[in-house]
Amino acid sequence: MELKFFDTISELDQYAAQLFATTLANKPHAALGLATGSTPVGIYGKIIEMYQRGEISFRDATTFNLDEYVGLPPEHDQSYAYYMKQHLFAHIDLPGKQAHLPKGTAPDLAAECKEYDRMLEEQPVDIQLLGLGHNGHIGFNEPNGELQGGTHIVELKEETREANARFFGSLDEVPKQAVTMGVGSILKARTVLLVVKGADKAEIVKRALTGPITTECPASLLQTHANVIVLLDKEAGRLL
Ligand SMILES: O=P(O)(O)OC[C@H]1O[C@](O)(CO)[C@@H](O)[C@@H]1O
Repeated sequence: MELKFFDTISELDQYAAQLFATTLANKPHAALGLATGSTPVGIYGKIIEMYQRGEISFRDATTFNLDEYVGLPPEHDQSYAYYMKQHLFAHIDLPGKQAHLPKGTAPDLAAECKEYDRMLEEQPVDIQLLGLGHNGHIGFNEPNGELQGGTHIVELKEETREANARFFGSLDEVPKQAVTMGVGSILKARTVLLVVKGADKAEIVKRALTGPITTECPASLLQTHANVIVLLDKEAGRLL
């Protein structure tokens, strides 16, 4: 596991964006695993700047997002499909048919999960971007006595709904379920890029990277992966 500490968020975001550019320069058909939440917004901003300077192209790439809320259509301004369009896809040359997110409004969600896994098997992720939830979740894999390997439907923890309520009008509007790639699928990525920002994540990132490997802290399973890069700002990394 490689840990990198940054004095500024801007330097961290630029470093992460450059990793994506390098991946695509070496392999234009790469599959990129993408994340949502507040953490990657600045990284996507830097990627867009690089695209505008002609330093990166997504023409031949494929993307897979980690998760989506159950019940939110892509037009809903809090769906992750909408987020991706707003923060990245509308600004780059990635063909729409090459961008994948689980469909939270699929009539048969079990079939949707199976199909998502099939696509992931067909085109394994080269580099998987991950944020970290305050309770140690990755994607929407919440702490639990047991975890599922593949894409599945998950009941969101109250603390996760509360943390994400800031984006919705009220807590009641936050969906109670999501579709998420499983930890098993995440661990199949060739490289995992975990990005952690802010003082409020210092405790959980320490627990995830140096504590026991346990399903009660899903991010701790990253300790079993051979190629993890962790980017931290000063505040998030202060206990490591
Ligand atoms: O980046 P944030 O907003 O702190 O969220 C951390 C994680 O939580 C999620 O937003 C899900 O709650 C993930 O998508 C993200 O990686």
